[in-house]
Amino acid sequence: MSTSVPQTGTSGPPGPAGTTPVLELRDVAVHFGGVKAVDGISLQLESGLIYGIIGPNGSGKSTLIAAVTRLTPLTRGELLLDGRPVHDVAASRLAGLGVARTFQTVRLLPDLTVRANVQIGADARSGDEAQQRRGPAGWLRPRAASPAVAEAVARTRLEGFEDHYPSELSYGTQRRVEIARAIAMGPRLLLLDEPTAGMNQTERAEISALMRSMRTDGLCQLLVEHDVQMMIDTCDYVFAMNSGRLIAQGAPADVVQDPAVQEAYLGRKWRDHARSE
Ligand SMILES: Nc1ncnc2c1ncn2[C@@H]1O[C@H](COP(=O)(O)OP(=O)(O)OP(=O)(O)O)[C@@H](O)[C@H]1O
Repeated sequence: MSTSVPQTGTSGPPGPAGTTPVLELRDVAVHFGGVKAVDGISLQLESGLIYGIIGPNGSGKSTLIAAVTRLTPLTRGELLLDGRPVHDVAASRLAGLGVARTFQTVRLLPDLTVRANVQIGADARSGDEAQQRRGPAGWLRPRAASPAVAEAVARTRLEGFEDHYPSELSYGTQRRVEIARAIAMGPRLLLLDEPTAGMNQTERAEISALMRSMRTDGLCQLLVEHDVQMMIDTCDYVFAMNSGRLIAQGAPADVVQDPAVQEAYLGRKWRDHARSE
């Protein structure tokens, strides 16, 4: 069963007694002038689970991810990573603290091979040391391939593509390289913002299977995705947002059936119109 969500207090599936959540949000808000993009969200994410955020366009999903990754300042609230406050930590330090992400659009370096692109993720693990090896454009200059790269390449089934350049790869494969780069960081928390956008069904199923396989490592994953079936197939627990707030949460198949969620997607006008017919 999904549950409607109180707007104060903390929500999320209960973790094993006594464990500290990987990520906790306490009353997080991000306002842009009068626009309350995120407006008082409290939740907890536990290790080894895949969480999803659904919601109609403009409901605040991307802003929430930007807040967690410190790319957008909080208007109010607290972020805790493994129980440690991070709402004042610079975005550039989050990788060193175990947070990795992929973006809505592919962001690979075109002049680097797959291996070198993934190595950038492995290098970001070492934090300050890596800062000293920044290239002229601000990107890290990759060093010799590390075991983390081979592991990430194997995990994402990219063997054979290591010496290819991004332009030689299909879109779906490029997205797998992005995920490989993120997991080469050895994160505790992986945020995936629409990782299957533009993919066909087979490629989507591959990403879903890849995410499921990474649960066994204790990795906590947070997925933003428009494809509802992908959410049902992939996530352990889903949060539904509308107008910057949580409106439901629970098992994915239940949340997508929740009347508040259906109304948020379809709109009251549409429902009223349907009733009058
Ligand atoms: N930098 C900004 N300045 C002003 N308003 C913004 C900014 N970023 C987002 N918004 C507004 O905040 C609200 C939430 O936007 P957001 O992109 O987080 O929603 P979303 O759920 O990710 O949407 P989509 O599914 O279309 O990506 C929208 O009304 C949007 O116009």
